[in-house]
Amino acid sequence: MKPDLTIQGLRVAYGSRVVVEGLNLPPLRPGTLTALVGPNAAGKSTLLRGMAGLVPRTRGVVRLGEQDLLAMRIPDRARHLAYMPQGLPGGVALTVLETLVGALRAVPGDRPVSGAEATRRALDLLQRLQIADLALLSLDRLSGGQRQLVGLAQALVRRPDVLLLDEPTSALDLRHQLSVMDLVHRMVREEAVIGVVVLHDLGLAARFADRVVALSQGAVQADGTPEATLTPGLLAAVYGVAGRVERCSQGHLLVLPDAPLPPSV
Ligand SMILES: Nc1ncnc2c1ncn2[C@@H]1O[C@H](COP(=O)(O)OP(=O)(O)OP(=O)(O)O)[C@@H](O)[C@H]1O
Repeated sequence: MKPDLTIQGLRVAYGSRVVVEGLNLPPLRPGTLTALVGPNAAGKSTLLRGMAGLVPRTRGVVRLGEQDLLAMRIPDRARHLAYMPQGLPGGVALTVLETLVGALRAVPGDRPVSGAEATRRALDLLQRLQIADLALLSLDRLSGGQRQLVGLAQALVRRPDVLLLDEPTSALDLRHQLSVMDLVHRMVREEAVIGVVVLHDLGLAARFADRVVALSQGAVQADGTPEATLTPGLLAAVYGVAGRVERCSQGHLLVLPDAPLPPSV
């Protein structure tokens, strides 16, 4: 059985600026997708970077089973964990296929991956993301949404134990938002991945996540199933918005923001 991910007493700081302090979460289980939500500057990206060991001033415990991920060397950590940042770095002249094959072969798993197998896996994933037609295009010629899909493919192609995605749908059209979240949800289930995804769209969080963690000012304000966490009370307390949470005719939760609340409420 695959191990849980445990986060205890996590502190993430940029120099003297402490953004996340003493954060604890009940174990994140393989095969589950957790949505990390909250207002701008709540610390969602910072928490993800801290979990990925990408901020030097990170303290506390991020443990996969018995293994301390933060104590690992970067190449060892990368065997277990894949992180997709909000944007891909610009000015990359490689093709989409080359970047995926490179991502796969740069982090050797338990056994070496041949060039042919890496290419097959990369093309298979591009097909699942419905972007196989981009394989031979250079990254610097892609649209914002296409770049985001390629960034997601770079994270998924390694089939990590822990998958951290920072706003993977922010640049995508409606169809791609649904197909990407559906694919991520299915991969998490089928391959027993521990998935954590930062989302601003609470409707997507409600529909695809098993668990929702709401952050505000670097601290956890709510943690539980979408039904339990996404409530009018949370909208008011965390987002400062009066709103409703209702079910549509197909049974999906809909989050309906009505109006901003006065700052003092
Ligand atoms: N490199 C950095 N150096 C110093 N402070 C930073 C840095 N990156 C982020 N911060 C600060 O950390 C806080 C949390 O930022 P973070 O990007 O984690 O928020 P977020 O919840 O992901 O926000 P958003 O929804 O707007 O993307 C903010 O106050 C931000 O100014």
